[in-house]
Amino acid sequence: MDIIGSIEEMQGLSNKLRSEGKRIAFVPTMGFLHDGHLSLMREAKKHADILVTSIFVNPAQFGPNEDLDSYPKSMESDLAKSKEVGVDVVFTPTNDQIYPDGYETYVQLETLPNHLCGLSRPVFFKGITTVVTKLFNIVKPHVAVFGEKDFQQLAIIRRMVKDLNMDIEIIGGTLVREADGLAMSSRNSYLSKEERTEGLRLSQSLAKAQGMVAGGETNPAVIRKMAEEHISGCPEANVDYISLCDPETLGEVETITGPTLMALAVMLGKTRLIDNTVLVP
Ligand SMILES: Nc1ncnc2c1ncn2[C@@H]1O[C@H](COP(=O)(O)OP(=O)(O)OP(=O)(O)O)[C@@H](O)[C@H]1O
Ligand SMILES: CC(C)(CO)[C@@H](O)C(=O)[O-]
Ligand code: BAL
Repeated sequence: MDIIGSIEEMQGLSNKLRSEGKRIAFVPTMGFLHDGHLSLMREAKKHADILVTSIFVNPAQFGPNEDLDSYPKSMESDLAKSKEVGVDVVFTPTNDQIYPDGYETYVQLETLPNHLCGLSRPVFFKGITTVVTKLFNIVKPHVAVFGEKDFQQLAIIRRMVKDLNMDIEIIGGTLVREADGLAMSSRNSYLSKEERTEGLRLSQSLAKAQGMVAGGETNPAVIRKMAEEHISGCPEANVDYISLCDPETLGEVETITGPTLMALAVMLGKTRLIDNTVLVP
């Protein structure tokens, strides 16, 4: 497995691989790898000859009061896990390389960021679409895999790739959960033992909602109320949003008549957790 820190070296390798007719798959990450990340890598390997992953905690997607400085890191174990899963190249650029002095170009969507996480994290998606565009230009993948845990991110990347005619296939990777249902996330490492248990209220609410919808409930307000009450049973929990929306436009639905995204974001103490599922009537 190659570990590459320089943009020029990464671009040179990608050009060489492409000239040899090799198909490149790419999985961007912020590191502190868990089984959710590894499942994306396994999926990506099915679609290409060479698998590149990146580890870069992108400052542009963090707001001033967010956890950029405390974001968990574990480079040594990330490299060992990447090697084990069959990654060919790990790209690990520095901040100064990605955003050198004088940097001033950003990529931004008009509408999709104005929902869900974008409402409470105003710079989040601008930072993501910018860094993902840069990483695509550096790694030059034929195919890239993003997790369905970050459903809005995946929708935004798909839209950006289409709108900007990027010749890259985007694949969504299934959300991976712990055995008890908690969605895997690097940020779970912030949770105390009690918060870790209370965090189950998110996936429990989604499962209850699926049961209600399967039983004929069509009113999103009824489902939202159930989830709000269940999550608020934990005094440390602060609901950011509980959304029942169209999986493509992310606009709230008035009646559940077809597959509907139920997405949650909750502050549990100082930790922001997200989860989602597509409810099917
Ligand atoms: N549980 C999961 N199942 C599937 N994919 C996941 C999961 N968690 C993260 N991913 C995906 O891995 C990629 C890298 O995400 P990232 O490094 O931010 O991990 P994360 O665990 O989501 O971190 P954070 O705690 O910051 O949300 C993204 O495409 C993300 O959707
Ligand atoms: C796609 C990404 C690597 C961009 O920094 C990040 O948002 C993430 O890890 O999901
Ligand atoms: N998983 C998306 C990156 C973030 O929450 O900052």
